[in-house]
Amino acid sequence: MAQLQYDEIMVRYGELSTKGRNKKNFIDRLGNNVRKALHDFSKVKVHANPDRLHIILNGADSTAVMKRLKLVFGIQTFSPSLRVEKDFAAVCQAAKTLIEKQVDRPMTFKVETKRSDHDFAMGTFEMNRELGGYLLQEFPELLTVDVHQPDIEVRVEVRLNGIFLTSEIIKGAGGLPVGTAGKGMMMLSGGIDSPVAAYLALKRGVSLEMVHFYSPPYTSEQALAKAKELTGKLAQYAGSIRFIQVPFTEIQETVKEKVPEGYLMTVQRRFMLRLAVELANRRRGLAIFNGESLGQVASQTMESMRAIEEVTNMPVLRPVLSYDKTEIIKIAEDIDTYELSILPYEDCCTVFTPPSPKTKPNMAKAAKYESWLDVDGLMERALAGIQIEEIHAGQEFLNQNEDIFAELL
Ligand SMILES: Nc1ncnc2c1ncn2[C@@H]1O[C@H](COP(=O)(O)OP(=O)(O)OP(=O)(O)O)[C@@H](O)[C@H]1O
Repeated sequence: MAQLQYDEIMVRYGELSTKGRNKKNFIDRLGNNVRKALHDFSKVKVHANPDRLHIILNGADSTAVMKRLKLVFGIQTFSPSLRVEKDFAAVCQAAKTLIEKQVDRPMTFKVETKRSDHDFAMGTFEMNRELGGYLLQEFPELLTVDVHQPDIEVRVEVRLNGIFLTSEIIKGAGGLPVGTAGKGMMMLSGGIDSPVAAYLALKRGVSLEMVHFYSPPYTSEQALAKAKELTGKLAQYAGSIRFIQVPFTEIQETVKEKVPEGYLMTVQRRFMLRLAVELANRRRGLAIFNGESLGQVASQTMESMRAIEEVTNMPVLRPVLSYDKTEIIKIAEDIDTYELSILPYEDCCTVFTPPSPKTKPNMAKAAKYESWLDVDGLMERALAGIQIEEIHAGQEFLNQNEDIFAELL
């Protein structure tokens, strides 16, 4: 069946309605996020009202608009609607079209009419009864009426500018509008876990900036492009995301030269965290996010987290802390980052990871080894070399096929 071309989409707010006096803030933010997500549909108009958000399509492709809408956090459900002239025959035709699309087995239904245009000839009760009767007649084998718990509720709204019909309720992304929970710096590697952690943070309303450490010539241009492309995937949930690349080669080489092997990983991570915190402080970030999950690898034991976090008092938040690897992979597949994450490009940590890092590093020792280094100078030079780029939804950076071949050969 050809795709139905709808006229309006009505959006229901999720958890927003429980947020009391912050509600206005949340609604304004959601309205802006929806506008941002639909910015290239020039005819679309978005009205964020206190109870509902209305998207007027003005001829824009409703299927494409709904696909975008499904990625906007803060939306509980939405319903596409058809607009017809104020004429009962037109209402019948539209209702029939909606039901045809939805009914695939014997189902129950009811008609629920609201009227803000009181000049319209038919009353709400009459509309419910007449339209219900028409639909029963059109779908005798498939429809029966149930006014208490119908499978399908055909809602008819008689407004001044026409009659609107809707029957489908589509699940939205849930969560809170991005930007309502403050800004965080996301430590994004090219791996599986940190993109999932980023997705979960965005889902709770955090606006993120990505911090990515790279170490040329030990890591390739492709590794950097992969982290950017992952950011492009995640930007679909946020409109756009800033990507900050931090050169890490000098720090890694110096640490490798001066620090005993068992502490290479701990000291490198302490540098990463210090740099991320410094960027947060400069850019009004309130917390650091990473993709650590408890006990997965040596750097992710509690002892290790404690030894690394000692360098800051800024909160370090770990959205996937308690997830199993299989659960993380499932989300990565759902958000379409998995295939990118498993591309075989070396990350800066893989290159410099010692064969047996300490799983229970000692904070005093880590600090002692750092006292042999010019920590401030190394930090300063890394920060002087950062590059910042705004990455948009779906932006691509890898020419995958060619490059995979090139790397594998
Ligand atoms: N090159 C990097 N740039 C930015 N952050 C990084 C980098 N490498 C690691 N991190 C951060 O440290 C976390 C732990 O990294 P590690 O490599 O130990 O674990 P991981 O479980 O493989 O994580 P991931 O799958 O996200 O790479 C990552 O989730 C990420 O937040």
